[in-house]
Amino acid sequence: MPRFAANLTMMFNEVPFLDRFEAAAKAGFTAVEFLFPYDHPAEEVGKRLKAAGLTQALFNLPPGDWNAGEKGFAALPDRFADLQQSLKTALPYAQATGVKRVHLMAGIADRGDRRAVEAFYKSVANAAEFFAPHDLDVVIEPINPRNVPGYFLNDFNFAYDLISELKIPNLKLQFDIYHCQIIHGDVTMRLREMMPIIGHIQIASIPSRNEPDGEELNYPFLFGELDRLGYGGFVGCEYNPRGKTTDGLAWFKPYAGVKP
Ligand SMILES: O=C(O)[C@@H](O)C(=O)CO
Ligand SMILES: [Mg+2]
Repeated sequence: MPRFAANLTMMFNEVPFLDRFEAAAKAGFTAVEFLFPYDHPAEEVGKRLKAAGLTQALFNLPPGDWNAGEKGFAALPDRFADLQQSLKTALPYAQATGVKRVHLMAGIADRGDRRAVEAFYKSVANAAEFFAPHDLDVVIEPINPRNVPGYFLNDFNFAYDLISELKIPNLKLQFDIYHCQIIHGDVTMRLREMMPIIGHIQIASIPSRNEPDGEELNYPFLFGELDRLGYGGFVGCEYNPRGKTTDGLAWFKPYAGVKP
């Protein structure tokens, strides 16, 4: 049975960020993820997580000025210093939460530009090397061009080839099923092919990015497929609830309380 992690950036927005840990635990989640914790002290984030008895499944490294359109630095040749600083900024949050994987974002860059590709390879290797002694995986996530136009990493095959080529033990794929379906389709076959390098999975309905309870994909089948493939990691619920978060949790009832 999949182990679901509530995404506290998108879910439980009815309450302030730090109160979402308790709200998620009350709703039956045993794990959480979020994009960016950096507006809050690391100790406070860790305290709220532990007080709610939750496991931290994932969070993202600092992406730069998100509101100005920045989406990470990894593929930006002139931002390597910012990339290195972002690793240092994230480390205390990893230590306070005990998370085992962090998402390294690629940034807005052209994959046809050789310098961007070289920068990405260098950044990915550098981030993985930085976090390895801390027993942390680095995950990279292809993101569809409709949600983030111009995002460097917008192809699952490119990510798969890079990870397979580099063979860095703590470098893995963040397989967001929502993005995969929009970019390529053929989700089940891709899960089967890429399972050996998958470090984290995320879900949402397609095309709305709401609760995973209908529309284009048959999630109960996909959850069964994850079990058949022996996936033991987390499944992040990265969706925008249609209304109140708890009103949209009928899909989650059979899985509530599953221990990480
Ligand atoms: O899919 C997404 O959008 C996220 O997982 C993310 O990390 C960046 O927005
Ligand atoms: Mg995602």
